[in-house]
Amino acid sequence: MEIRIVVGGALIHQGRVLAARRSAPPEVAGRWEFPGGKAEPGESEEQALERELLEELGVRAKALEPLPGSWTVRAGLELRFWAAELLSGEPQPLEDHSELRWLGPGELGEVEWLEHDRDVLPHVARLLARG
Ligand SMILES: Nc1nc2c([nH]c(=O)n2[C@H]2C[C@H](O)[C@@H](COP(=O)(O)OP(=O)(O)OP(=O)(O)O)O2)c(=O)[nH]1
Repeated sequence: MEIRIVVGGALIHQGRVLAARRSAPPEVAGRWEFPGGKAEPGESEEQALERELLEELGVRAKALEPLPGSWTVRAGLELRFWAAELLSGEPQPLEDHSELRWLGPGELGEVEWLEHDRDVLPHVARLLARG
């Protein structure tokens, strides 16, 4: 089976990371995630993330480094996370999200993350601590 990659972006700006609350589908609506989406055939993970952040949030961002780990969302769909930095724009919930929140290092536990996203939080905390 062909494996598709989903990339979630830990978008960091001024010492905080962006969390996005999903509006659909029903199984995940209301839970928080790192915005992103599926890579199209031929796209790198970095390109996919930068495109998705523009589509979903209306911002230009740069993928910086992959975070450790990989999660199977369902058969044939593999989730990875990248750190990213905001280059320009103010994130808006244009597609897929009902709410956005910038979280500081002590606030990562304040939202109800999707299960896999919770696993990557220690790495995100490390990035925020590094500054
Ligand atoms: N984008 C994103 N998806 C996540 C995260 N954590 C997590 O379990 N997922 C799951 C939810 C979805 O089942 C799947 C990604 O689908 P998606 O809906 O974001 O991808 P997409 O925008 O390209 O979707 P589509 O319209 O092509 O279906 O991965 C996360 O942090 N970010």
